[in-house]
Amino acid sequence: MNRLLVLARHGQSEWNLKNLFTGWKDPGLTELGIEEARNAGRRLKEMGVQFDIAFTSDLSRAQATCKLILEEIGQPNLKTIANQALNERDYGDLSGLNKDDARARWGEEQVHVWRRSYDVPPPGGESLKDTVARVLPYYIREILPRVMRGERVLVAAHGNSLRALVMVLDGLTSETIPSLELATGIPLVYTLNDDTTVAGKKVLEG
Ligand SMILES: O=C(O)[C@H](O)COP(=O)(O)O
Repeated sequence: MNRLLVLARHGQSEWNLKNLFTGWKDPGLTELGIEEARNAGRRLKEMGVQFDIAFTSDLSRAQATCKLILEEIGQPNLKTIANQALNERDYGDLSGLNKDDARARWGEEQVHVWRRSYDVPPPGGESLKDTVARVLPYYIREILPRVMRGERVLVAAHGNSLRALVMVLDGLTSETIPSLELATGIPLVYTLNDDTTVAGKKVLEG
Protein backbone atom coordinates (compact mmCIF):
# COMPACT_ATOMS: atom_id res chain seq x y z
CA MET A 1 0.00 0.00 0.00
CA ASN A 2 1.41 3.39 -0.96
CA ARG A 3 1.63 5.72 2.01
CA LEU A 4 1.60 9.21 0.49
CA LEU A 5 2.98 12.30 2.22
CA VAL A 6 3.35 15.52 0.21
CA LEU A 7 5.24 18.50 1.68
CA ALA A 8 4.97 21.92 0.02
CA ARG A 9 6.65 25.18 1.07
CA HIS A 10 4.35 28.16 0.54
CA GLY A 11 4.60 30.22 -2.64
CA GLN A 12 6.63 33.46 -2.67
CA SER A 13 5.41 35.83 0.05
CA GLU A 14 5.44 39.66 0.02
CA TRP A 15 8.36 39.60 2.47
CA ASN A 16 10.25 36.94 0.46
CA LEU A 17 10.02 39.40 -2.46
CA LYS A 18 11.32 42.22 -0.26
CA ASN A 19 14.10 39.93 1.08
CA LEU A 20 12.93 40.40 4.68
CA PHE A 21 13.26 37.83 7.49
CA THR A 22 9.69 36.69 8.11
CA GLY A 23 9.40 33.94 10.72
CA TRP A 24 6.10 34.32 12.60
CA LYS A 25 5.11 37.56 10.87
CA ASP A 26 2.17 37.10 8.58
CA PRO A 27 2.52 38.62 5.08
CA GLY A 28 0.45 37.28 2.23
CA LEU A 29 1.49 35.69 -1.05
CA THR A 30 2.63 37.77 -4.03
CA GLU A 31 1.03 37.25 -7.44
CA LEU A 32 4.02 35.04 -8.28
CA GLY A 33 3.49 33.13 -5.03
CA ILE A 34 -0.15 32.51 -5.94
CA GLU A 35 0.93 31.22 -9.37
CA GLU A 36 3.62 29.02 -7.76
CA ALA A 37 0.98 27.47 -5.49
CA ARG A 38 -1.41 26.90 -8.40
CA ASN A 39 1.42 25.33 -10.45
CA ALA A 40 2.19 22.99 -7.56
CA GLY A 41 -1.44 21.90 -7.59
CA ARG A 42 -1.40 21.42 -11.36
CA ARG A 43 1.71 19.22 -11.18
CA LEU A 44 0.15 17.11 -8.44
CA LYS A 45 -3.04 16.83 -10.51
CA GLU A 46 -0.99 15.64 -13.52
CA MET A 47 0.34 12.87 -11.24
CA GLY A 48 -3.24 11.96 -10.37
CA VAL A 49 -2.68 12.83 -6.72
CA GLN A 50 -5.70 13.17 -4.42
CA PHE A 51 -5.59 13.79 -0.65
CA ASP A 52 -7.62 12.56 2.32
CA ILE A 53 -6.50 15.33 4.69
CA ALA A 54 -4.34 18.47 4.64
CA PHE A 55 -2.26 20.14 7.35
CA THR A 56 -0.92 23.68 7.38
CA SER A 57 0.36 26.30 9.80
CA ASP A 58 -1.34 29.24 11.54
CA LEU A 59 0.21 31.64 9.01
CA SER A 60 -1.72 32.88 6.01
CA ARG A 61 0.98 32.33 3.36
CA ALA A 62 0.93 28.58 4.08
CA GLN A 63 -2.87 28.43 4.45
CA ALA A 64 -3.34 30.23 1.11
CA THR A 65 -0.87 27.87 -0.59
CA CYS A 66 -2.73 24.86 0.85
CA LYS A 67 -6.07 26.21 -0.40
CA LEU A 68 -4.72 26.94 -3.90
CA ILE A 69 -3.16 23.47 -4.24
CA LEU A 70 -6.42 21.83 -3.18
CA GLU A 71 -8.42 23.99 -5.60
CA GLU A 72 -6.18 22.96 -8.51
CA ILE A 73 -6.54 19.23 -7.78
CA GLY A 74 -10.33 19.56 -7.49
CA GLN A 75 -10.58 19.14 -3.69
CA PRO A 76 -11.45 22.69 -2.58
CA ASN A 77 -13.41 21.52 0.46
CA LEU A 78 -10.93 18.97 1.81
CA LYS A 79 -10.63 19.00 5.60
CA THR A 80 -7.59 21.09 6.51
CA ILE A 81 -6.03 21.25 9.98
CA ALA A 82 -4.02 24.39 10.84
CA ASN A 83 -1.59 24.23 13.74
CA GLN A 84 1.06 26.55 15.15
CA ALA A 85 3.45 23.61 15.43
CA LEU A 86 3.95 23.87 11.65
CA ASN A 87 4.70 27.62 11.73
CA GLU A 88 7.93 28.88 10.20
CA ARG A 89 10.95 29.08 12.52
CA ASP A 90 10.63 32.24 14.62
CA TYR A 91 13.35 34.64 13.44
CA GLY A 92 13.03 36.67 16.64
CA ASP A 93 14.81 40.04 16.54
CA LEU A 94 15.68 39.54 12.84
CA SER A 95 12.01 39.45 11.81
CA GLY A 96 11.30 42.35 9.45
CA LEU A 97 14.98 43.11 8.82
CA ASN A 98 16.37 43.01 5.29
CA LYS A 99 18.63 39.98 4.84
CA ASP A 100 21.29 41.95 2.96
CA ASP A 101 21.29 44.64 5.66
CA ALA A 102 21.72 41.86 8.24
CA ARG A 103 24.70 40.50 6.27
CA ALA A 104 26.25 43.97 6.16
CA ARG A 105 25.70 44.42 9.92
CA TRP A 106 26.69 40.97 11.25
CA GLY A 107 28.58 39.40 8.31
CA GLU A 108 27.69 36.78 5.68
CA GLU A 109 28.85 33.82 7.78
CA GLN A 110 26.89 34.79 10.90
CA VAL A 111 23.68 35.27 8.91
CA HIS A 112 24.21 31.94 7.13
CA VAL A 113 24.66 30.24 10.52
CA TRP A 114 21.44 31.83 11.85
CA ARG A 115 19.53 30.80 8.70
CA ARG A 116 20.86 27.31 8.04
CA SER A 117 22.68 25.82 11.06
CA TYR A 118 21.04 23.20 13.27
CA ASP A 119 21.51 24.56 16.78
CA VAL A 120 22.43 28.27 16.62
CA PRO A 121 19.28 30.46 17.03
CA PRO A 122 18.93 33.98 15.63
CA PRO A 123 18.78 36.55 18.46
CA GLY A 124 15.46 36.13 20.29
CA GLY A 125 14.36 33.41 17.88
CA GLU A 126 14.34 29.66 17.29
CA SER A 127 17.17 27.47 16.03
CA LEU A 128 16.30 24.69 13.62
CA LYS A 129 16.73 22.35 16.63
CA ASP A 130 14.01 24.33 18.44
CA THR A 131 11.82 24.05 15.34
CA VAL A 132 12.36 20.27 15.15
CA ALA A 133 11.32 20.11 18.81
CA ARG A 134 7.83 21.32 17.91
CA VAL A 135 7.42 20.03 14.33
CA LEU A 136 8.57 16.44 14.89
CA PRO A 137 6.29 15.65 17.87
CA TYR A 138 3.34 17.09 15.95
CA TYR A 139 4.24 15.02 12.86
CA ILE A 140 4.57 11.83 14.93
CA ARG A 141 1.38 12.46 16.91
CA GLU A 142 -0.98 13.92 14.30
CA ILE A 143 0.32 13.30 10.76
CA LEU A 144 2.26 10.03 10.66
CA PRO A 145 -0.57 7.85 12.11
CA ARG A 146 -2.83 8.98 9.27
CA VAL A 147 -0.18 8.26 6.63
CA MET A 148 0.40 4.81 8.13
CA ARG A 149 -3.36 4.13 7.96
CA GLY A 150 -3.15 4.84 4.23
CA GLU A 151 -4.54 8.39 4.29
CA ARG A 152 -2.97 10.58 1.59
CA VAL A 153 -1.67 13.66 3.38
CA LEU A 154 -0.69 17.15 2.23
CA VAL A 155 1.42 19.39 4.49
CA ALA A 156 1.66 23.00 3.28
CA ALA A 157 4.11 24.86 5.50
CA HIS A 158 7.36 26.83 5.50
CA GLY A 159 10.98 26.65 4.47
CA ASN A 160 12.37 25.85 7.91
CA SER A 161 9.45 24.01 9.49
CA LEU A 162 9.67 21.66 6.49
CA ARG A 163 13.50 21.52 6.67
CA ALA A 164 12.93 20.26 10.23
CA LEU A 165 10.74 17.44 8.90
CA VAL A 166 12.86 16.66 5.82
CA MET A 167 15.92 16.40 8.09
CA VAL A 168 14.25 13.48 9.87
CA LEU A 169 12.68 11.88 6.78
CA ASP A 170 15.93 12.03 4.77
CA GLY A 171 18.20 11.13 7.67
CA LEU A 172 20.18 14.37 7.47
CA THR A 173 22.53 15.38 10.28
CA SER A 174 23.53 18.67 11.92
CA GLU A 175 26.48 18.59 9.49
CA THR A 176 24.43 18.03 6.32
CA ILE A 177 21.27 20.01 7.09
CA PRO A 178 22.87 23.45 6.46
CA SER A 179 23.03 22.70 2.72
CA LEU A 180 19.32 21.83 2.44
CA GLU A 181 17.23 24.52 0.76
CA LEU A 182 13.51 24.19 -0.05
CA ALA A 183 12.22 26.30 -2.93
CA THR A 184 8.87 28.09 -2.72
CA GLY A 185 5.94 26.16 -4.17
CA ILE A 186 7.85 22.97 -5.11
CA PRO A 187 6.12 19.85 -3.69
CA LEU A 188 8.15 17.00 -2.21
CA VAL A 189 6.23 13.76 -2.85
CA TYR A 190 7.16 11.04 -0.34
CA THR A 191 5.95 7.45 -0.06
CA LEU A 192 6.65 5.69 3.22
CA ASN A 193 7.45 2.05 4.04
CA ASP A 194 5.54 -0.09 6.57
CA ASP A 195 8.19 0.88 9.15
CA THR A 196 7.59 4.65 8.49
CA THR A 197 10.92 5.07 6.67
CA VAL A 198 11.02 6.70 3.25
CA ALA A 199 10.31 4.33 0.33
CA GLY A 200 10.52 7.02 -2.33
CA LYS A 201 10.85 10.78 -2.81
CA LYS A 202 10.09 12.90 -5.87
CA VAL A 203 10.73 16.66 -6.12
CA LEU A 204 8.13 18.17 -8.47
CA GLU A 205 10.27 20.90 -10.02
CA GLY A 206 8.56 23.59 -12.10
O1 LIG B 1 11.02 33.26 7.41
C1 LIG B 1 11.63 33.69 6.44
O2 LIG B 1 12.33 34.71 6.36
C2 LIG B 1 11.61 32.84 5.18
O3 LIG B 1 10.40 32.26 5.00
C3 LIG B 1 12.66 31.78 5.35
O4 LIG B 1 13.80 32.49 5.48
P1 LIG B 1 15.20 31.79 5.28
O5 LIG B 1 15.13 31.06 3.94
O6 LIG B 1 16.12 32.94 5.31
O7 LIG B 1 15.35 30.83 6.43
